[in-house]
Amino acid sequence: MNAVQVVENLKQRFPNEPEYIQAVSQVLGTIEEEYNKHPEFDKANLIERLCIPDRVIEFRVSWVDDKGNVRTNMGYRVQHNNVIGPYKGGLRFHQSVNLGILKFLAFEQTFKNSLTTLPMGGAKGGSDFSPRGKSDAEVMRFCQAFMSELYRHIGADVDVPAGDIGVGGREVAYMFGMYKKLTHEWSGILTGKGIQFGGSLIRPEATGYGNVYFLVNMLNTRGIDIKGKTVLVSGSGNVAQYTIEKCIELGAKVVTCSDSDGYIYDPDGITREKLDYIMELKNIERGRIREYAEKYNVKYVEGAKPWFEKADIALPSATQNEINEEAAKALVANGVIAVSEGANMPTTPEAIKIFQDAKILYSPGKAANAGGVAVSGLEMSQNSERLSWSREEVDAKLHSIMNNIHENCVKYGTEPDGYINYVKGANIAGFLKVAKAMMAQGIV
Ligand SMILES: NC(=O)C1=CN([C@@H]2O[C@H](COP(=O)(O)OP(=O)(O)OC[C@H]3O[C@@H](n4cnc5c(N)ncnc54)[C@H](OP(=O)(O)O)[C@@H]3O)[C@@H](O)[C@H]2O)C=CC1
Ligand SMILES: O=C(O)CCC(=O)C(=O)O
Repeated sequence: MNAVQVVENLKQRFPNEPEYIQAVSQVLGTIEEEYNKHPEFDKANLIERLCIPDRVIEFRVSWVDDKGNVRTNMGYRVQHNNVIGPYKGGLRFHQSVNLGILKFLAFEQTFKNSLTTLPMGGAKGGSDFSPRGKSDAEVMRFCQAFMSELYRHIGADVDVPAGDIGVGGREVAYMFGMYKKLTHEWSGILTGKGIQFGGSLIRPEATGYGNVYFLVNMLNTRGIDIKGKTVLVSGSGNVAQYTIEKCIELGAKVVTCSDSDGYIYDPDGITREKLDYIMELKNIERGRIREYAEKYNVKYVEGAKPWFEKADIALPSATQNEINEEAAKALVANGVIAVSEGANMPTTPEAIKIFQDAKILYSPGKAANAGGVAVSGLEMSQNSERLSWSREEVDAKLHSIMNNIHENCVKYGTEPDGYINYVKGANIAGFLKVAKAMMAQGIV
């Protein structure tokens, strides 16, 4: 395989999907050497079959807003690869959603899910509908309309969606209710469900907690304690909130969080009480992070990202490509020791190179944020067993999965000078399992 040639070929076939090409290019560049040790892979044209999704489902979603206007949005599900288990991955509702973004997310999900060691294939879906500024009733009608098409393409052993940006417990519950109504069946076809109807304890916390567990593993390789460290977090949604919670619990000081309008900087650190306020503001009142700055009289920077503040650790937890070259240079110049991705692909390729050249600890989302989908996998197991496990049991399993992913990154990513290239480690470990399963199952 010649990675550059394969990427060039995909670019020609899919010219309007830059995020998808970015994600593929990143993976192929790091697995090329390992891939070429297996001539049987090339003979089976494994790489093209692995990069191009099994199936893309695209549909119109029509719904009625509170004023009686009929609105239309696009709906998508990208079923990327189900070689190791049913398709699995979140749904994103955000105005920026397009096919290229969902294809990058589904591609990444395939490797991430493989890393968890649980039997889950990769998928992603969503819509260019944004819940922001919509009433509860509008969100419900949209979710019902979305599911009235999606339901025929999913199933507990077929494809199990979950949340992502703009899709939290409220949206999952509305979609679940509609699926049940349409099919006359209670089935674990979504994860991230409410605890009263088959959801797993710790699923809301899992992505953020998992990222901090992974970070602690990285810090341990250099004998560094998280306690007392200053942390920059971006985002203020699901992943950011539980990242902050775990950081506080472990004695770190989180000084920033953000939303798409700007970021707050709190030099005293976000305390438990202030985090409760953020949770109320974001999950119930659905307000803006600017209100935190007004309430606690701290700095708010409109239209900017937090990466130019000084800190020891950065945990991007908002969206893709939120750390560019300039931001990476500032982080390194300010002495950052670790960057661990709660979001999917938040760091541009140029910025990754800066982190790796500076030999700082840097882990890609497919390893560091795999805790969310891992606990989704555990929710599927509990649904199949018709049982629910305790908080302690699920948290212990999450912890052990994150430790295991870290070990695999070290195994496949340690370079001759001892530097752990977590990007390479995660990509090779995730790839090998999927590739071997694809080879075993023939050309299908
Ligand atoms: N939820 C999960 O379990 C998992 C999520 N992830 C990834 O983590 C990231 C965050 O997801 P999650 O917390 O669930 O989503 P939420 O919708 O709960 O929160 C997203 C946060 O990011 C901000 N944000 C979204 N888009 C942008 C943008 N274009 N520019 C700046 N800020 C933005 C939002 O601000 P605003 O409110 O203004 O839109 C919000 O604060 C995503 O990359 C997602 O793919 C990864 C693994 C699992
Ligand atoms: O829990 C899931 O199935 C999906 C989580 C997710 O979307 C992700 O890992 O990016």
